[in-house]
Amino acid sequence: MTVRVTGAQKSYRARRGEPVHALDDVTVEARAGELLTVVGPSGSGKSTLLRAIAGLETLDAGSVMVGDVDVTALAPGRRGVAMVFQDAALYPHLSVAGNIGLGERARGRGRSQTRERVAEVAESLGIGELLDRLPSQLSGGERQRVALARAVIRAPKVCLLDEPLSSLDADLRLRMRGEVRDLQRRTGATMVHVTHDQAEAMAIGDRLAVMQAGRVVQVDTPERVFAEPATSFVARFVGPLPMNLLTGDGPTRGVRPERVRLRDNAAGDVDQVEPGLSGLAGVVESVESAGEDAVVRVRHAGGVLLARVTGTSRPSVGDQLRAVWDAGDEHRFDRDTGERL
Ligand SMILES: Nc1ncnc2c1ncn2[C@@H]1O[C@H](COP(=O)(O)OP(=O)(O)OP(=O)(O)O)[C@@H](O)[C@H]1O
Repeated sequence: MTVRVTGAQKSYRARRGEPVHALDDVTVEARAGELLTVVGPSGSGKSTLLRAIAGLETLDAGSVMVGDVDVTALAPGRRGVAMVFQDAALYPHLSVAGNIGLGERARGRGRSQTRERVAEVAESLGIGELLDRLPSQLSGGERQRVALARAVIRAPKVCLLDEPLSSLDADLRLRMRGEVRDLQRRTGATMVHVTHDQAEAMAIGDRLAVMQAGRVVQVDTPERVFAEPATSFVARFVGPLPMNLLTGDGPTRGVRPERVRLRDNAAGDVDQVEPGLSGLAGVVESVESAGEDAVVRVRHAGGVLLARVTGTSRPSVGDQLRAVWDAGDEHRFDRDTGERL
């Protein structure tokens, strides 16, 4: 089932000061059966977008379509979408089975049928052994799985996930990422997953919708968002390290730290041009170990440049060197608007 948001506007009135445009003309589509990850910094409007799809926020303008149905004016319960929240709000006095099956009973499914279905869903999420426990007797990851089970028991065509993994520790988050991905593949549901963590978004999204200040600035596959960021903001937000941006008279030039190579420049030469290469001279300000790699900060005339270097030969703080990269690896952005050129 496709989810399509068109021209969505939403402002919150602050008690004092200017209203906040949480959504500023947002148009975005999650295709049937895909996992669309909405990613952006804190306050960019991700939760508002998700809540608007769920029907928990009313839009000032614009529409939400689920499949062929315009659900803009429908109550949350009538939209045919399930939602999982960040804090996995479970009923504390109900067992795991009770929490997962609550909606089923409410929708009139029989007791034994519900029990069977609950067991099936719980099994598929690896919590089959925990059905008699209370939420207080679960770990954070287990609670998240219960929340997921509760959402998918209805076999929803559309499932909305609001930072479901953000409260988990790094290790568990990694495992749960895989499980969310598997769950989506198995159920074939359309999923819209919100996160502020670009690494998580890159890892599980079929496509990413990158938000900035209430706008969707790019929608594309993780590979393409990384390789061809639509704006300088996306270039810095998406990727293991922010893209280096060099500003000057002309367009802003960008180069990924992974593409920068460092060369000795003990003489401190400034202008040494080789065909096909761009580069600058600088001094090593810091060297930070990152497993097999190191991230080197190079101070140059125009600011600081990051370089990710592999291998054992690492520069030392204070070294004079030359940072170079293939001219073809350079990105260009409009100096004023930040748009990719
Ligand atoms: N109920 C509200 N009243 C007033 N302002 C709000 C309300 N909800 C959200 N906002 C504002 O709207 C903007 C978008 O908020 P939203 O929660 O959608 O962002 P987000 O991208 O999900 O952020 P986060 O990653 O921090 O959850 C923010 O500036 C926020 O302060």
